Amino acid sequence: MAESTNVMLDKWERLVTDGKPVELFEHVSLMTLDSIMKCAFSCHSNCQTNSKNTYIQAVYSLCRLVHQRLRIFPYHNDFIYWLSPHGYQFRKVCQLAHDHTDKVIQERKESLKDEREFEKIQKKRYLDFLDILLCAKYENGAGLSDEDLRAEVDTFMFEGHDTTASGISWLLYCLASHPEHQARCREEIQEILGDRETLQWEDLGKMTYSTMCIKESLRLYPPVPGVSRQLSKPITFPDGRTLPEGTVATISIYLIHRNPSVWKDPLVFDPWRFSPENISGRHSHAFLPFSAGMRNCIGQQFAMNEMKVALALTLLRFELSPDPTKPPTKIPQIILRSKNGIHIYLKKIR
Ligand code: HEM
Repeated sequence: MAESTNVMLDKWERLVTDGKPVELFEHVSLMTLDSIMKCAFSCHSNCQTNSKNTYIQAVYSLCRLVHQRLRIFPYHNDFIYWLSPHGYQFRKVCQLAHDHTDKVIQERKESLKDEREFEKIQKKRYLDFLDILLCAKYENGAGLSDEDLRAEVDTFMFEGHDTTASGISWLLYCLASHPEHQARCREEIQEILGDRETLQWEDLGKMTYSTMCIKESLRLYPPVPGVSRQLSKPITFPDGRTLPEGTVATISIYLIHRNPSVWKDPLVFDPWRFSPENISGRHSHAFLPFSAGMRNCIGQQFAMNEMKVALALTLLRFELSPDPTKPPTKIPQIILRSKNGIHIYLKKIR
């Protein structure tokens, strides 16, 4: 994570010499993709330095097209969508994303063919996600089919980078807009590190104030603004209204996080909402950036750690301030993005 963040920060150093603001979102997306590829697939893609990454472009287009399909009613019909130009575009970009995933899987399968390599992988202290998938067997002893493998890898690659990219970009925007909290986070990080330049695993648990800021940013800008469920049985609400079985219900995490009956002055950025005393008085489902229940986010610890690493290394190198001429415009495209990007001034401090 730190290695990937430093590649991004080096790029920013080169970019800010002309004093212009930087659009963060795309850089951060490449960084989190680079990081998940290394951590889950031991794959060094160099996607941050290889210009114009087709996978990233495909992920962007897929988010836009899915959001558009939801909004345009006739597109809910599979046949109409299939025949439409947008349906054609959707199939094309899906193919691009699938090709990328297939390549990652095929490369690992090739390396597993070499027996020595396989033994090496089995002896590894920590298997990566792809090793686990390739070695996994059903109860009948069969391994996962190529299609199942691709579905799992796609989910992990997609969920594992775009969401965290949104989280980090909005976090940096929040701290750029609130210099007092930014300074306090920087002081905390400098105090933890002392003379050291690199972060250790143990440091992450000590970033108390920074963690409160991360949570407050996830409250105001939840990377996954809503989740949907198909009801397996009818549900009756306290006011007596009911929804029948089979209904697809959407829960807005964004609106729960800004509900004035749950949060006092909901639009104010106040990290102290997440102090232990303040948390204890609140409903357990008032804050749901990673959802809850059986299908909650399995990557939440990974995401929190990545956000801490990115925050710490960025604040040690740069002072952030917003570009008042280009305030971000929130748009839910599966994940919470900004229509016009997130533009930040970066002043080098070290
Ligand atoms: C700030 C970053 C992240 C946020 C806000 C987030 C949020 C969420 C949410 C809300 C869900 C539930 C979706 C639903 O119920 O429909 C989810 C599911 C999931 N997330 Fe994350 N996520 C983040 C990062 C990650 C990372 C880094 C990974 C992988 C390393 C990951 C892997 C997954 C997977 C595999 C699921 C599906 C779990 C299941 O269906 O059982 N997420 N995430």
